[in-house]
Amino acid sequence: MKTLHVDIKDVLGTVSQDEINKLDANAASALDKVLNGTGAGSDFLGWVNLPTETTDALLDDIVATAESLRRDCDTVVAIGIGGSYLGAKAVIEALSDSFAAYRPAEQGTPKVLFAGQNIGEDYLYELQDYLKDKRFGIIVISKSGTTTEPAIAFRLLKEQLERQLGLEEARKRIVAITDAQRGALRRLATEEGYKTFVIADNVGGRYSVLTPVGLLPIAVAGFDIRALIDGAAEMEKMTNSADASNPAYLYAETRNALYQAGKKTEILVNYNPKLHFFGEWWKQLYGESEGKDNLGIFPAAVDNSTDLHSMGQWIQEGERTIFETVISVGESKHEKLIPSDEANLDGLNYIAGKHVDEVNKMAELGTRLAHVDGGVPNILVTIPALEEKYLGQLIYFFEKACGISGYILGINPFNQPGVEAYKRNMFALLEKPGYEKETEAIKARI
Ligand SMILES: O=P(O)(O)OC[C@H]1O[C@](O)(CO)[C@@H](O)[C@@H]1O
Repeated sequence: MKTLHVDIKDVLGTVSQDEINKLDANAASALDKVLNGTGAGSDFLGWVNLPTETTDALLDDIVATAESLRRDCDTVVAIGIGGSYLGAKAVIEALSDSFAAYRPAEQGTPKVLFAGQNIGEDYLYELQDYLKDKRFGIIVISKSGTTTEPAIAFRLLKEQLERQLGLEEARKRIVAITDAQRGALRRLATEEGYKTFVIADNVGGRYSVLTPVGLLPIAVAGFDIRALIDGAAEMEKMTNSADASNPAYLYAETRNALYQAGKKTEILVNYNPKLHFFGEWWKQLYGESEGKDNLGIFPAAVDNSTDLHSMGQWIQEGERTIFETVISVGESKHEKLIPSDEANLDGLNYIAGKHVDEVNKMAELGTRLAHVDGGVPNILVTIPALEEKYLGQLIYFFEKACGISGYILGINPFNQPGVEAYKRNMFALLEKPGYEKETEAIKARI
């Protein structure tokens, strides 16, 4: 069966198999905490059985809602930040034509744009200017329903949509995805009568891509969410045993052995530009889950071979505190052969007739070998192709491994207390009601 595969042989020059195996008991107990809810943060384990428990009725509802947005809109803006943005963005970018943004909109396939993931005034101005003459719709996503960045974007776009379409019509083109009961967005959605989907209490934002949070924008973009869930469900079943046949267990255990050996930064490497945002999604998943209690591998990402010409020098010869996890994609979707040229002035005839991807694969293999020789251990994660099913596998694989890895590290992988610090300061500086004391204190500092 074609499936995701993990290979750790290129770490064994840095940590031995025995050193990895020393973590077996810890890793088995970590997996048990994920599977049986016996660890810290166990009220956030709703994602563990999500793929196999996702009902046809929910998928039908998401597909029908997507169809109605696809019919009525030429542009759909997905508003959200962090886990309420990155999963959908990652999957849509991975599956889309690289130049889709520059092609004319096709009837029935709206462009999916994103907002609320920054507070850029120019970004929002230019987005609203672009939407002036568009038949647009909005998917507003916030688990808490109170996050400032998406709330600002929604206030602006909601007002624009109501102005362009009238109140009644605008309401039909807005879908809200939020908590079942709590938060400003839930209150607003109820009052306005928007179509809504619920983010379950027990699924944290960064683990929510396989809920309506990710599935609705992905379906609006025209991709097969059932295949995505099927792939994730396959991986759910493949990641329950406490041994190296479980790829999530193997990856989690190996990266912790590398961390203990002084490898403090992990670089997620791709050789396919469509995976750039997958790296962004992965950085939030691992960064928010593990970076606490003064612990945690720093998650970084590069896009090769592009970044071999910028970060390649550092990776090859900089401080030896890094390891890499390479996502290797088996097959390309399209064929492109390198042409022969009679004059051969560029000297490329030696690769004439080869697939571009064959050259790319040699860049990948050559780099992996060079980095291993340079003291950068490599974990290799292979998927057969960039298709919904394998992306579903990859997403679930990294989620399960993240839970296991966090418990091996000894932290709670499901909270993110540190994110509040900037919010408190921002609210104090903006003089938000209720923050009077903090405002006084912060003003005395600046
Ligand atoms: O969906 P929400 O509640 O708007 O949160 C968005 C993101 O903000 C965080 O809560 C951090 O503040 C992330 O964990 C989350 O993915």
